Amino acid sequence: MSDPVLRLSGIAKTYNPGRPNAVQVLRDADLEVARGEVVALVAPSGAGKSTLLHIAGLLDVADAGEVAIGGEVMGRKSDRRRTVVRRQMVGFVYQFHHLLPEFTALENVVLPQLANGASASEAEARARGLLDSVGLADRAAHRPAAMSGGEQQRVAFCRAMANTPQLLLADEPTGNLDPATSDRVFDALVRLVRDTGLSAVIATHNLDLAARMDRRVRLTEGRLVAF
Ligand SMILES: Nc1ncnc2c1ncn2[C@@H]1O[C@H](COP(=O)(O)OP(=O)(O)OP(=O)(O)O)[C@@H](O)[C@H]1O
Repeated sequence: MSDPVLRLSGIAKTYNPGRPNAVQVLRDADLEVARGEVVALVAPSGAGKSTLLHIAGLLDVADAGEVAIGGEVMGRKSDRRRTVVRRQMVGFVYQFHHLLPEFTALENVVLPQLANGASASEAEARARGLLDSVGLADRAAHRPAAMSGGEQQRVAFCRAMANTPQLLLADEPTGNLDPATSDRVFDALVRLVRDTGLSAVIATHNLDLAARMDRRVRLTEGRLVAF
């Protein structure tokens, strides 16, 4: 058996510890995500799912517990090593697309690859392939402002996949879209994840969307419980 792509064990996190406004968000959160598995993370607003995803994606550090990515335990690694693993292994998608407004869809998917050492021709070929796979081949030259919300979000998915991560972390990726668009765009994301064989943790409030994933966990009182 290969190592899980993501393993969280005993993760705890308190904001403002020791102060009157301390908030214990995570208490003892455990999660394993196998290669190719797509897991729904369901939680009420404020329960701590962004905190959990940031810790899983090495953007934040837990107070206690262990994060392993691709079998590598990250706890005591240098900031430099954490940044390399995050860049090479993890893709993020947020509720809002965060595309660079002055660049086209194609450029938004090319740029992270150039930053990661790809050649311009490799990066463009991969970006075109990704945009094509989400039905946006004919929008490659559009800037974000000239695209619909669903199109912008699909470009954001391509950008998250640009450096061939092994783990995708998505925080309410269709939360900004109307229900019909959300449904279609969500399908595009799940198809992209399945086609590339990567693992994903996708946070959503929507139980119908959660039902389309391989497994569901609920974040409740700082712990993750399967349901
Ligand atoms: N930097 C911070 N300092 C203090 N408290 C924080 C900080 N970030 C988050 N919190 C608190 O921690 C709790 C969890 O926040 P988090 O953003 O992880 O929740 P969430 O489940 O993602 O919520 P939402 O669905 O509304 O985005 C909230 O009560 C929030 O107010």
